[in-house]
Amino acid sequence: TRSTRPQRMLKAVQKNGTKGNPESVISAIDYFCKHSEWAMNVGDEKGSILDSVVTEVNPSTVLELGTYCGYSTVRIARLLSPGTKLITLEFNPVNAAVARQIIAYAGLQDKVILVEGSSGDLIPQMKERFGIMTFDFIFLDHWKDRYLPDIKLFEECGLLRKGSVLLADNVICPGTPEYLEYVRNSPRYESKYYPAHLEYTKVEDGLEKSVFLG
Ligand SMILES: Nc1ncnc2c1ncn2CCCCCNC(=O)c1cc(-c2ccc(F)cc2)cc(O)c1O
Ligand SMILES: [Mg+2]
Repeated sequence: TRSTRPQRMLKAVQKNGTKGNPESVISAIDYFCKHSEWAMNVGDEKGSILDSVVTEVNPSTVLELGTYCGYSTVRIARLLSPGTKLITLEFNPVNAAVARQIIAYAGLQDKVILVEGSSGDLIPQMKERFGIMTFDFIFLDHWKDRYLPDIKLFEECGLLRKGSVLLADNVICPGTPEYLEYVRNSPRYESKYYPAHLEYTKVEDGLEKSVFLG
């Protein structure tokens, strides 16, 4: 059967990237998306904002919701301190298989734990399966109507601590209105909007950073 877009993206990484070089993998994916096929990676503009927040937080425990091809996984993992790992959740097994290969091509497989399944099922298992107490940093980039139920799940499961940082992609496009309303009006979060554009386009989009206040 015809290849998928993520599979074609992987081929482009293997052709144009340098094995073991995360920057070259990021550049190869951005080039593919700008010149061959648009894909829903966080992209270079929002990716730079992601980089700055990860660097500022310097997290010891990290969770990503929605791996897709592993582009933001590579962006985050390349910035983590030695010995720190990130857990990333992907629902689609075909995409997960591509992501594993892209993450490995970047040489970051030892810093990433990719788990297949839905966020609603896996979040309550984080403590028992991975010995996590709380997350220092969470990147939300999965089903847009799961952002709000999942942040409530984090609270219910005691996975947030005073100072935990949540960074959400696509709060304008496709949009996560209920999530935005919640984090911007809840006394338990301090939120800040980072304006940008939908990856590889001129369409307005942005990232919302929300700090849990305990
Ligand atoms: N572990 C898990 N749990 C729950 N859902 C899970 C999951 N693992 C995966 N998924 C399922 C996520 C599927 C992809 C989510 N991302 C998106 O849907 C997305 C869409 C656009 C977009 C914008 C304008 C357009 F015209 C078209 C598309 C841009 C983006 O940056 C996006 O992140
Ligand atoms: Mg996104």
